[in-house]
Amino acid sequence: MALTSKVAIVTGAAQGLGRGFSEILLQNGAKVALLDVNETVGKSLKETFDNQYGPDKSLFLSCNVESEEQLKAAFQKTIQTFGRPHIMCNNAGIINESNWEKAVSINLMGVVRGTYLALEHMNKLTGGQGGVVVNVGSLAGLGPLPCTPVYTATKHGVVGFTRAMAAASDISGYGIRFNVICPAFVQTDILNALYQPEKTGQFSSLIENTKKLIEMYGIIEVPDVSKNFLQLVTDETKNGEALAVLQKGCSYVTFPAL
Ligand SMILES: NC(=O)C1=CN([C@@H]2O[C@H](COP(=O)(O)OP(=O)(O)OC[C@H]3O[C@@H](n4cnc5c(N)ncnc54)[C@H](O)[C@@H]3O)[C@@H](O)[C@H]2O)C=CC1
Ligand SMILES: CC/C=C\C[C@H](O)[C@H](O)/C=C/C=C/C=C\C=C\C(=O)C/C=C\CCC(=O)O
Repeated sequence: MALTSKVAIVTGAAQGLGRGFSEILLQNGAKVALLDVNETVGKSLKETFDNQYGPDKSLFLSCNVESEEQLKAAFQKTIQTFGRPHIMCNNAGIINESNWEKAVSINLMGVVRGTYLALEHMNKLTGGQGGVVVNVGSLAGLGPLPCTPVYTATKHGVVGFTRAMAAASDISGYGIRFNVICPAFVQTDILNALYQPEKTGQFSSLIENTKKLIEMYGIIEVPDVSKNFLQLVTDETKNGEALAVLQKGCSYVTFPAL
């Protein structure tokens, strides 16, 4: 899929991986709606992007993925400004094992909310133009991260949800591909959870185990994840794929055939 003039929506876009995904979409000619709860960082990023790519290429929208209303309004504003979306990236996510209901609401329910709105606006069966949804999972969606059981559960949920949506799309003919990207440890602010006991809650004593995992897997830089994200967006043969992104390279996950 060529990205020139395609319309994309990215949640949690103000920094970290969301910023990287937004930037690679802009570099390839897409128009991007940047959704985030952090207005200060989001508005400043929009200024940076205006200087690099032009003021009509991106849009910052204050949006909490916990709110159906705010997400709906963000879709409406994107459509008014750029037209119907072709690409949706449900990226916003947190670690919070103390307030674990919030982690479920953002990491899993936020992905479901964003995906269902994308389906409403992109489904070819209901007047949409099709496209691709890329959800952001984690290596913790494929195996356990012991210091974050609920984070692990939400990411396993994102992997299962995305694969089921891809199968539903195939069977029904939505004209939308659904893929999930599963990076290991990436150099962003979320890694600071390691040193914030309130984020890992009752599992904060597992810091040494987490450090060993980080040593084992290494820490990836955002651009290395973004280029793999781009592959899931553009390669029209990919639907229902989970792409594991490790420092040693990336690979499509083979799930057991049931
Ligand atoms: N950095 C890492 O090691 C890895 C991160 N991930 C996932 O990547 C995604 C992005 O995380 P990072 O960039 O690493 O972290 P980050 O903390 O740098 O960025 C997260 C962004 O999401 C925004 N956000 C948080 N709650 C939100 C909400 N309710 N509504 C809208 N925006 C919200 C934040 O304001 C921030 O801009 C998350 O889903 C995370 O689980 C996956 C694998 C590895
Ligand atoms: C405090 C930790 C901070 C941030 C964590 C990140 O947000 C990130 O999402 C976490 C990744 C963690 C992965 C941890 C464990 C992986 C466990 C496995 O069992 C690996 C499963 C599959 C491997 C596939 C492969 O090797 O190809």
